[in-house]
Amino acid sequence: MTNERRVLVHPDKEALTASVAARFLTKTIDIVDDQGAANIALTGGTMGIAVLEAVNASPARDTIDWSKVHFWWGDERFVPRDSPDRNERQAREALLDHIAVPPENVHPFPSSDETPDIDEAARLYAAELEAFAHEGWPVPKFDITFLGVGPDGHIASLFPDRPGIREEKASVIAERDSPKPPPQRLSLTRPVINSSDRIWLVLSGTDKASALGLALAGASYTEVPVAGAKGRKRTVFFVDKDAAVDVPENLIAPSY
Ligand SMILES: O=C(O)[C@H](O)[C@@H](O)[C@H](O)[C@H](O)COP(=O)(O)O
Repeated sequence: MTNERRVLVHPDKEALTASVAARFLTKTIDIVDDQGAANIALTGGTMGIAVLEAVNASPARDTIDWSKVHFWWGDERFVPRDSPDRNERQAREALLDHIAVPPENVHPFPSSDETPDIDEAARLYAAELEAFAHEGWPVPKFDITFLGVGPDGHIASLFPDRPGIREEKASVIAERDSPKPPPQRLSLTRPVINSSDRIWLVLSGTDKASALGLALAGASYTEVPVAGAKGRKRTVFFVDKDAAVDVPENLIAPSY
């Protein structure tokens, strides 16, 4: 098993989300069979939510024992809990409210109405992560971490040339001036994201092609954060043809 970054190209966004959903279901079944549990870090953004909707629509959805799965987030918008902007609310509507996952297995970031101080909210989530720590890490062993990618190459809420992408010690950072609205966000840091066994990045559209091409060509992760995403075992870019136009042919794995 090589840990080289792989690019799996799909004809369009629908095929892309269906493929990622199918792979998620089969991989999670294997992980739960092997380990007895699975820790999944979800992402916000349209592609992350589209994948969850495809998982929910799958006839194989309940072949997973959801009681063995814990859900976390890679980032969250620092808004009230019932805000339509919250990644947690969107994930619950797309999947989590439709499966038998125990409430204690869902680990959302604090919301701005419950914890008005964003630095305190970051500390609280870092403590929640640490309560499930493994093998000397201050966080759980994430089996799969999903990431969307912005046109500027941001991942989670780690943005180009912002302090958050450079953070190496803390598990969680507070972003107060996100270039992508809303401005206040919380995010796992790059080292914590990269502590995940598998990082699955889901990109669709021509507006992502440049960031993906730069990342695969060796750009600096402080300038193109997605360039710094590397799981411990696997790093897979699930993309559609439009997002792949700047990807070198030799990096494209046959996917369908
Ligand atoms: O909270 C967020 O906004 C996401 O975590 C963010 O990192 C998102 O994944 C990217 O901006 C890609 O978003 P799209 O998939 O909608 O392009």
